[in-house]
Amino acid sequence: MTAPILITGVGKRVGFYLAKALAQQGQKVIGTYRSHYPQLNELEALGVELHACDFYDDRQLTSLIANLQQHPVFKAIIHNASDWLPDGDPASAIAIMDQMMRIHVSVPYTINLALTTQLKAYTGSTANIIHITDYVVDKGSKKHAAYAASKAALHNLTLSFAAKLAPNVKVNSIAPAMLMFNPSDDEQYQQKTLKKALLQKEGGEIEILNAVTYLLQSQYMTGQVLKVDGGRHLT
Ligand SMILES: NC(=O)C1=CN([C@@H]2O[C@H](COP(=O)(O)OP(=O)(O)OC[C@H]3O[C@@H](n4cnc5c(N)ncnc54)[C@H](OP(=O)(O)O)[C@@H]3O)[C@@H](O)[C@H]2O)C=CC1
Ligand SMILES: Nc1nc2c(c(=O)[nH]1)N=C([C@H](O)[C@@H](O)CO)CN2
Repeated sequence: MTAPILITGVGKRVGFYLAKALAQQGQKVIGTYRSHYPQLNELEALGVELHACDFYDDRQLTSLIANLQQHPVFKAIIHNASDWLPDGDPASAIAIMDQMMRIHVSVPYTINLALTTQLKAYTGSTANIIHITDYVVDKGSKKHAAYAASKAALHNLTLSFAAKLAPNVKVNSIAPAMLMFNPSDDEQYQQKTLKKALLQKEGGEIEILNAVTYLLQSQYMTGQVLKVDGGRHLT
């Protein structure tokens, strides 16, 4: 059996798409999820090992890590799990920032440290850590400032872990812009948002799969970022 790839947040959208595509390619996938969606049964049918874990719950995170450390080796870790919380009122500022830093920084940091031995045990080529950040790392966000700050901190972890784990493990970020709208996004919001980029369309989950595929096969890229942003940085 091939060394597994751990993906966080596989219950829906990008995480689900990545887990399904990699499993269909014959890759052993271990996925974490918070909410149980019926489509998780598809992943189980493909042999994906699923672990329920709400990363906001210390006990569940500790239990997840103990389970993951039973595996002797990991080929890659893809930190996809994320909460896109808007800034709230001043009274909730500390809570929102704590939540954003927890899911986007503390959890990836903890899991990376806990599985360093398993990543270094990978002998296929180099192991990989992939942090999925966001184009707002370079620009900030008027309405999601805490989210953007936490994604910027996540990219900083890319720089630190790339230096810390070389040459056995490569560490890179993928920074998307408009991948896919949410069901609650109305037509007016969608049209306004699409106009913000040079390539005025949703990139789709496939763009993340393409970027992940490149990073997994590359033998000479670490501490870097793939900006899958439709030219948003030029508008
Ligand atoms: N969609 C887009 O256009 C863009 C996405 N990105 C980034 O790409 C990645 C994938 O995006 P997308 O698929 O849209 O993300 P979603 O917000 O749709 O899904 C995120 C996943 O993370 C899980 N998650 C959230 N909070 C927790 C938690 N506390 N514990 C465990 N799991 C949790 C969610 O579970 P649950 O279903 O239970 O909430 C969900 O499965 C994310 O990192 C995102 O920030 C960046 C730029 C643009
Ligand atoms: N965890 C999530 N992060 C982000 C999402 C999302 O749905 N979940 N969506 C976006 C937007 O598409 C933004 O890029 C454009 O308005 C950003 N991050």
